[in-house]
Amino acid sequence: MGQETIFAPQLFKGKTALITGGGTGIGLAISQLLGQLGAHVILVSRTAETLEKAVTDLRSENIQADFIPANIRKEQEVEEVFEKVSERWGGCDFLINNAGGQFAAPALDISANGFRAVVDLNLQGTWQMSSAFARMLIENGRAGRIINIVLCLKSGMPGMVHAAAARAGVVNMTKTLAYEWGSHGINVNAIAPGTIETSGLQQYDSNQLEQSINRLPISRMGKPEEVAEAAAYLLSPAGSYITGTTLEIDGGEHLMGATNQV
Ligand SMILES: CCCCCCCCC/C=C/C(=O)SCCNC(=O)CCNC(=O)[C@H](O)C(C)(C)COP(=O)(O)OP(=O)(O)OC[C@H]1O[C@@H](n2cnc3c(N)ncnc32)[C@H](O)[C@@H]1OP(=O)(O)O
Ligand SMILES: NC(=O)C1=CN([C@@H]2O[C@H](COP(=O)(O)OP(=O)(O)OC[C@H]3O[C@@H](n4cnc5c(N)ncnc54)[C@H](OP(=O)(O)O)[C@@H]3O)[C@@H](O)[C@H]2O)C=CC1
Repeated sequence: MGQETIFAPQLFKGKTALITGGGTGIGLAISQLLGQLGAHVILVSRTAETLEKAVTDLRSENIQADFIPANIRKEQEVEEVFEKVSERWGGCDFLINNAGGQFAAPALDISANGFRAVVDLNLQGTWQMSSAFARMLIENGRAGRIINIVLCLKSGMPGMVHAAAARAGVVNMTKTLAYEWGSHGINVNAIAPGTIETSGLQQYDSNQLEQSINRLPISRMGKPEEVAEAAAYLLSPAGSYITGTTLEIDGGEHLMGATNQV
């Protein structure tokens, strides 16, 4: 079965990809697509049961899939992920920093700790994964690619100041690391999805979601598979000369400016 794709079967044969948040939503669609194109996929997130179920389903489609439970906010756990990847599978080629999230709240209702939690997950967590991955690649003299999944930042995100600030940090980190690590053969790019139909959206007000979708140039939600195709493009040979960019997969949301009401 598998996802519909424009890419050739076995495009990623011999490659290993580590996908954070790979057991659900967008991360699972990326795991599925890279796996069906021949990559060995390693799923990382906090909940072992979710990962185990996803890996069982992927394996039933003859995809080579494994998982490592870890919290990307914890530096020690991140280090251990890459120790395991090196010991068990001799390293990996691709890192997809997809794990992330936030809660919606007016800025004045967000405590210092609430702000910190979201920055810790989306910015610090992405940094910890990226830096451990790059050190592993450079030690082994191996090239690689990083994709950071961020948010459509538009001109501001009322109701999500913590996430907007953290993801803007990741967008600039993407550019800076593209400079620093280009000479090591590491391409670093980001994808900014708009509103994508996953269970992650359940926490948002459905009326607000509907209003923002209706105003889009392409007035529907995106599908996780549409984000996965973009990731496959950036990881493929077609993406070999692309680094430091952020690709918007958002139905045109980035054209619109801030429209959320809080
Ligand atoms: C706008 C419409 C768009 C409408 C348009 C929407 C477009 C959607 C686009 C994006 C979609 C997605 O990203 S979908 C992604 C989906 N998945 C997620 O977002 C889930 C991820 N969320 C999380 O994991 C967590 O919520 C996370 C943010 C990291 C916090 O984790 P922690 O376990 O550390 O958090 P806690 O210990 O519970 O809380 C830490 C502090 O945060 C505070 N806190 C927690 N929830 C709070 C809340 N709702 N309001 C205020 N404050 C809150 C707590 O009070 C604590 O502060 P103190 O009391 O001071 O200690
Ligand atoms: N859906 C949408 O409209 C959009 C989503 N995004 C972003 O895309 C990414 C995927 O979102 P989506 O698939 O929709 O939602 P999900 O809630 O399904 O995905 C979030 C994933 O992150 C993992 N995760 C959360 N915290 C941690 C942590 N501390 N350590 C390791 N893993 C963690 C979760 O797994 P576990 O709980 O097992 O740890 C889960 O698999 C997120 O970064 C999200 O913010 C961006 C724009 C729009």
